[in-house]
Amino acid sequence: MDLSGSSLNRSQSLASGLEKTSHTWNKPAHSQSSSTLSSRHSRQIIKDWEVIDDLQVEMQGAGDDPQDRTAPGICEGYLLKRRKWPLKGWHKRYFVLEGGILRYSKNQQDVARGRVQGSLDVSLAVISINKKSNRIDLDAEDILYHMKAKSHELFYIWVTKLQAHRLYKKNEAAHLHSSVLHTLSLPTAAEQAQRNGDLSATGMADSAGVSGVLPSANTAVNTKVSAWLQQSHNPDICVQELNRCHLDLSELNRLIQRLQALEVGQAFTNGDLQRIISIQNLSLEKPKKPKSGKIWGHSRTLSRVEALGMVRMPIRGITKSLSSSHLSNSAHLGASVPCIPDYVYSQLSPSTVNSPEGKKIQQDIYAMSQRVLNSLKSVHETLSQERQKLQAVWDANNMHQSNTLAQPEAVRHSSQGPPSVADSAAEYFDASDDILWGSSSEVSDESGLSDGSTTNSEPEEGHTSATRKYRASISRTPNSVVPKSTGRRTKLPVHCPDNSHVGLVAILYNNIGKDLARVSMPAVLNEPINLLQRLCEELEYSELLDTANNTSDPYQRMVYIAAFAISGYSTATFRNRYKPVNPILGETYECIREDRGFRLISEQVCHHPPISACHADSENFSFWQDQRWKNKFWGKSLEILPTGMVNVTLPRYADHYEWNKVATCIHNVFSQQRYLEHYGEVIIKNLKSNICTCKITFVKSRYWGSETNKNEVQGVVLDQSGSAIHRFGGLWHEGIFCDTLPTPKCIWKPNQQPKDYLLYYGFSSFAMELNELPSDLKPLLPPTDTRLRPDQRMLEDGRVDEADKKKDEIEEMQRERRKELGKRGEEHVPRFFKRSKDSSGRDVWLTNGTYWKLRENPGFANLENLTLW
Ligand SMILES: CC(C)CCC[C@@H](C)[C@H]1CC[C@H]2[C@@H]3CC=C4C[C@@H](O)CC[C@]4(C)[C@H]3CC[C@]12C
Repeated sequence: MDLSGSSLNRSQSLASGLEKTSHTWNKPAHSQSSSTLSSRHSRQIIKDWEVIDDLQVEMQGAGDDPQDRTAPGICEGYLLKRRKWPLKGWHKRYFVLEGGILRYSKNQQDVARGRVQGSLDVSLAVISINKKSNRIDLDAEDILYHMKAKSHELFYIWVTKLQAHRLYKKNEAAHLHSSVLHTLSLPTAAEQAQRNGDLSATGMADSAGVSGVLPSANTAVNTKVSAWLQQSHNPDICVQELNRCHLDLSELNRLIQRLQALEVGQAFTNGDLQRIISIQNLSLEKPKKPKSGKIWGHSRTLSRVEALGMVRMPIRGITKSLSSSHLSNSAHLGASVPCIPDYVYSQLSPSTVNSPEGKKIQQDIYAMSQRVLNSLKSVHETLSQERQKLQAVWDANNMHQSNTLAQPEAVRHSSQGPPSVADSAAEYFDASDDILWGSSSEVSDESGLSDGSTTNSEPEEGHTSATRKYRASISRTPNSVVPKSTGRRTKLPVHCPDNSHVGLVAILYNNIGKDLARVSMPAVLNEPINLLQRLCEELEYSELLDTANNTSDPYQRMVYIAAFAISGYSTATFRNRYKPVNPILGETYECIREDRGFRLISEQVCHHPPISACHADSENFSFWQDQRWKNKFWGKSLEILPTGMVNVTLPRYADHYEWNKVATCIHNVFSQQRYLEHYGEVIIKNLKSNICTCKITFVKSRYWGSETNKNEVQGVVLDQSGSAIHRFGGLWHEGIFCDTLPTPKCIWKPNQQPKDYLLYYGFSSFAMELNELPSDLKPLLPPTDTRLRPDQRMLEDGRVDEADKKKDEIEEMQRERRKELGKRGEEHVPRFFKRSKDSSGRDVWLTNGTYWKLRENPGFANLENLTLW
């Protein structure tokens, strides 16, 4: 057997993610916008580089025995290492990978002498690989290694080993964490006596009696914590339960694949095959001309998991078990892994679901799902209980801590309400992800990125305890009763489609340096709301502006304006899986909300760069902004930096407030642990009076630093001399509390999410109403209104494939119109907004005041309108 041939084949398989992704969303060449897959250069990037994401690593672990924490074998040898900047070129270095740590020395002798030149914890690094050039880059933020293997075999072995060590190190870290908890909970003789005592009596009574002297208060709290730890083995049970879940899910996945294969039977099409393959996390390149006699002749790729040799898979009736150790021996390369298409075909045994086998699988799937559900329920319950206990300890601690901020009454007499799911979720994510935070400098280099220090999101002194108190008060504030019925729809026509199979890696890598707002993506990645509507969404809590306009005290007024500014970010809480549709140049949107007393129009006013402008009026306020954003891709995360100021005027006090927006970051963009974070500082100024300003900080969560403080916001209203008049804070997804108002209170809390909101893109009720098209409204809208845009409507109706096609057509029409205009030497002129300068000389887009007049008379049906679709 041709060893190098087969190992080459295998190293290709490591990049299967990329090949798969480009397959899954490739569009016909004619319909690709200028921003999709267009340049030769970007094609190059997608073909050559892949980030090995966490998902793969997790999957790799899926088949492992969770208890098995034996370190993967040591891997060592020479690799080429790029010289440190500013030096150029490569030099040979001896690398040793052991226990998840990669060390390197000048040569093997130096290793023996213990002379190490550098080391890196691979669990903290982003691993990027380039199979063509055998390159491996490790980026652990401050440490960056560019390495090159001499051969494909070596390359492959190193990548495999790096992943195995990374997984091992990650598990180790998790294990360490639980061991620390365990050690803490080992009872001392004295503590043993307390073991059966009443938990609340011990800590609470002690701490209350000690008149606020901190050390003894801490002792009391410590006693309480250790009592809790002693009593509670729940975290361990949770870990076990989750491990079981993990295994069940892998089994479930296998059963589903099996069933799908049965369903498809013999009559599968190419598309089906590809779907099945992608479900199985396999990738199949378009067959190249077969070279007779060579098994790698038609190109094929393995599942990444299989490629790593970490799973057991049935091969023609025999279950072969592969471990990474097979792979460290190159003699095994090519020998132990079967031809993947064969494997897939073997899965597609001709049969139907009516077959007894199919029925049995269905039953198994049902039973297994039920088990997973029950496990998750029990984990959720346990965690809620644990959290409640912690909350009690925390509250006890709070009673003893003197504080710079006035402490609201509500905190002192705390009742321990059950934690919100959002609370627990926020804390949960904290524990796992930031440890892996990092960015690929190659990527950031290519996209011309800075160091990310674009925003200041350093919290103020003492903020953590303040936020905790605010948070406690907020959670005790009841939700604004039952949401009022607006008579509008309460759900969308269909559930959102699953888009987890879409190859984001390819899309993002392919569009590095481009405006995401201009990147054409497959419709299945879109939510049926576009950016014009999203601007309107920021008015979901417009009642805060109504309150501001009815508040005579200018400092308090500012507090409400600030709460409004923060409330606009809460829409993002459950919205990180889909992207708003990009509006077409000239597209418009109107929103009349008599119940809320405002009406809004928005228009896509510019294409290069994409700018959406909006203007809303009400008795109590005017609100306008034009928005465009820049995005920076950091290899694992996507940072969105909106430009443009938000403006609000309040007629009663002739105020004109103006503020900037903060950055939004989509962390772990390729993995299931994706989440959104907003960070930076918002400064609100009243252009009509300098009596006060407001500073809001969206606190950036730090490495291991803020377990419970994700989504923190804190703010201060300053008078002319810079003294703080009001302080407020909380979390942008949970609410804001202000304790300096005459009656300290929660000034804003998000509305309850509608039923089944996760099945409807995570939309709030307000968001669900945005694209609703009542029949009496239809004839009054200009044909450019988003509600009439066919692809978005198709998407909303669940006709995703049609939406995709239509979207291409519409984008193509837009290009045609541009060309036509270009030929005539003309430029598009927005219909309802005009370009202007604000008081600081910035370019802004303001309403030209014609929309509502034209709508009334003569009506858009009697006017000449743009034909956009
Ligand atoms: C799945 C993929 C394609 C990525 C998903 C990208 C989503 C999560 C991104 C794309 C555009 C982003 C929005 C762009 C602009 C703003 C305005 C800002 O004031 C609040 C955040 C907000 C509303 C962003 C939220 C996150 C967002 C919706």
